[in-house]
Amino acid sequence: MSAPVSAPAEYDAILLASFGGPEGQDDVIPFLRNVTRGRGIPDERLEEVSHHYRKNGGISPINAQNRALKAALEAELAARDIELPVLWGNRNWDPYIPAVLQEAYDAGHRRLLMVTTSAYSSYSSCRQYREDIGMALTETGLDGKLAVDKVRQYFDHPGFVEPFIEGTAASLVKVRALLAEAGTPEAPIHVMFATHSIPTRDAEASGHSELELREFTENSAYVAQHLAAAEAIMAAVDPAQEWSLVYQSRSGAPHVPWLEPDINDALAERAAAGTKGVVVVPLGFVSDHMEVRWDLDTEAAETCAELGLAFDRSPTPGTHEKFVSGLVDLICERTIENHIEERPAMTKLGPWFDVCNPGCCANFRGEKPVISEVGSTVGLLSASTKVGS
Ligand SMILES: CC1=C(CCC(=O)O)c2cc3nc(cc4[nH]c(cc5[nH]c(cc1n2)c(C)c5CCC(=O)O)c(CCC(=O)O)c4C)C(CCC(=O)O)=C3C
Ligand SMILES: [Fe+2]
Repeated sequence: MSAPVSAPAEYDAILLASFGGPEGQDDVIPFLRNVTRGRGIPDERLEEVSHHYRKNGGISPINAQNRALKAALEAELAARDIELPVLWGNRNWDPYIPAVLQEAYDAGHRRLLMVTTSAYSSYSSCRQYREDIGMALTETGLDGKLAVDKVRQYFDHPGFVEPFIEGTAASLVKVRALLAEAGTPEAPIHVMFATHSIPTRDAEASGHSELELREFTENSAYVAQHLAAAEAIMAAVDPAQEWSLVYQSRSGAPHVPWLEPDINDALAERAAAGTKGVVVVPLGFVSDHMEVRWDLDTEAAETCAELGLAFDRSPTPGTHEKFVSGLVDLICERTIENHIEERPAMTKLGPWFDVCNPGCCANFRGEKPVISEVGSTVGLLSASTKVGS
């Protein structure tokens, strides 16, 4: 079992690692191929998703959002007199992680601390990042020369949760006002926390109670973490308000089970049960990227219009000052200089581990080299590599 807390270390740069997205029409298909390589996603699904990007000029909003987050992190680090440069690399689009690691090494960096734009445990949101670093280090021949660690999954860190508390409360006020305008000020509202659906097999492999030494009854750390975060948010916003966790953006072959209910089915069910207004909280996401803009702001909003439901989608953390400052706190949990001892967590599940347990968030398609996992030797410095040289 991994110790929840790693000893602080001396880092010389931060790596902001994200998903990446296309920056023009010509990028759309190559990007989608990068994302789905070896993942068994049918061509029809790729065709469908390509239109979400095409309608936006072939541009994903995610890159601009990450540039803004990088700038905000740099400003917050500077404000705290922390001298760590922020590098930015993506899993699926330029700037690609292997090139960024090579540049980091060439610039003299020897130990990076990775912050990802994914808050939860699952293959897509945890292991795949750790694998992509592991693969990049191996590919570039930098393994043993460049160390890369990552901060803990932060689904229940106040920096991530508090912006959602503000956003959910504000959306409830807006939906209540919409209902009042419609002449039904007392009509029932439902809060839907939306996250990315994943194959149930991946959900079950994301960690269970015994492995993680945490108490939860769901057979999935991914699901348990979302429920716990949603509970913490609603405890602060309004404990009497009804809410549920729903899923979006399902892909994969139809016969493969993914987490349900889909948000659109759930909306129809709520409407039939008498709900008149809905607040949709994009709990699974860090910024208003395409999965949020399309699947929630376009599709779920249309579903609500058809069902006659008042609708408001609350913001993602984005560059909220509490989120940015929380990410810097997470960095300082791991640094010797500017060290922060306290490890805040707003649910009983946290604080999550700095280093994952073996097999956590399994890749069923064959093992790859990974960093930040008990027993893994990838991403560590060999004895002959001097830090600060
Ligand atoms: C858990 C999770 C997150 C949240 C955590 C995190 O944020 O990391 C997330 C985020 C994102 N997903 C994104 C885009 C896509 N995801 C896809 C496909 C998939 N996602 C999956 C899971 C997740 N995805 C899975 C299990 C698949 C099936 C393929 C596979 O098994 O790996 C596909 C292929 C087409 C399709 O199948 O839909 C696309 C285009 C973008 C970028 C948006 C933009 O461009 O603005 C972002 C931030
Ligand atoms: Fe995705």
